[in-house]
Amino acid sequence: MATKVEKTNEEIYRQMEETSLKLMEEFKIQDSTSESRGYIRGGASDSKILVVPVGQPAPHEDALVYTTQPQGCDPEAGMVECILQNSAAKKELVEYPGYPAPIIREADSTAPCPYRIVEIPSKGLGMVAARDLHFGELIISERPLIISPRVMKINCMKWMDSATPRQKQEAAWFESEKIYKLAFERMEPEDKETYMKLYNSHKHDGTGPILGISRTNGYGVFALQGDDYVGVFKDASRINHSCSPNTIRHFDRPSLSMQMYAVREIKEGEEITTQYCNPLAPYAARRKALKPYGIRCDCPACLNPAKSDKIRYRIGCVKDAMPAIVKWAGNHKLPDNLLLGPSLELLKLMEDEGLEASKPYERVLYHLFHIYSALAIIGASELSELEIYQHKWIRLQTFRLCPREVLTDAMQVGFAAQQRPYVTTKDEPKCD
Ligand SMILES: C[S@@+](CC[C@H](N)C(=O)[O-])C[C@H]1O[C@@H](n2cnc3c(N)ncnc32)[C@H](O)[C@@H]1O
Repeated sequence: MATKVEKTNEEIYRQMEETSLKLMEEFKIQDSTSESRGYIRGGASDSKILVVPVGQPAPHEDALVYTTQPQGCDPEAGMVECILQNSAAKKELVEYPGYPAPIIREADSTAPCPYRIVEIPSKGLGMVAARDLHFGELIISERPLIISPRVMKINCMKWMDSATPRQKQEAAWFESEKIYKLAFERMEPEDKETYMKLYNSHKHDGTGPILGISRTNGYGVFALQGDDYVGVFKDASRINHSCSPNTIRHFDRPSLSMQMYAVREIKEGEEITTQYCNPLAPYAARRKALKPYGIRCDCPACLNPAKSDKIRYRIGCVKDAMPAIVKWAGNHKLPDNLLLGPSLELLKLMEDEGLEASKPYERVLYHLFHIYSALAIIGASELSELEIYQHKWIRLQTFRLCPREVLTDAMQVGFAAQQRPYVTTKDEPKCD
């Protein structure tokens, strides 16, 4: 089998330059400035990259904004170079409630780092647990090196109506690389070095090195003005994909940082993984989504899709069962085990499939603590059962920092269950 020869960044740039010159010739594009090939994105009229000194207003509303954030807050946690689509996006970023805030850290600041970055056979570098990690533990909290739009709006199309999709793509990549380069040049030398050492799975498709690294390592972080943004991280971007990931991630807007938490027990030396695509999607869809990363996943689910697709489809179909739970709880003629058995079975199925990071898992935990609460009220189960599922559900909620009402909901269920001494038997509820 022929092996691909690794290209250097200089070779990639040379090739992009040649492609760009050919495009300019074919489409009679003037090279108006050395910065731009003349088809760079622009706002109302101009189509060139124009660097405006800090503090001066943008030349037009749609001009790209380069900004180093968060200003004046926890700089030891790193500063983020941001490429934003327009000034409204910057306003939305900095006016987020609580912004800017220090990054979330483990309560014990002296605790040793819970992970190591090591070689993983056939995956390049990866992250492993430096000790046994428990459900809910914070594994990493990190600010990105750079945040940029998932899709850069490049205004090259109007110059090249008759270009093929491939030519348009190449022109867009060429211009995007220049946009990224301006942000890259603003980074600290150490961060530049770290960034360029990250893995690039787009060395052979015409993408420039800086954009290629962002496409390989960028996690979705948030949306501003309806545009999705991605962040590239020094350590979190070393985490490999799994269709049964053992972590869940959350991006915290106030501190401009991402956290990853363990969603099950992780043994020392075990690889720490995250999802690059929807693990509930069928095997064929996951395979397609992982292709741009050059990943041919060999996890148990991908090795036996006939079995796992059925299980994952079933899990993906889990709907809100609260109306059914309320009905069951209100009808004492229905058996105690009516919803409990199937819910416990479903939870086990999810755990066996390694889907604790999925939304349906959270949903079934929610069902279970309500079912156990109803059973505890009539004395048919111990409060400790309810607490197991309630605590897990609350922990998963707090990863995403959900509104306080959600937690109040959980507490109310717990308090209701503690009232059970006032209920005598299932058949004769005491009505005060
Ligand atoms: C974000 S990087 C992860 C860190 C990377 N392994 C490194 O050496 O820096 C993504 C790249 O890692 C590799 N990778 C990630 N998950 C993988 C998996 N499950 N199987 C094989 N390769 C994987 C692929 O080459 C992919 O393009």
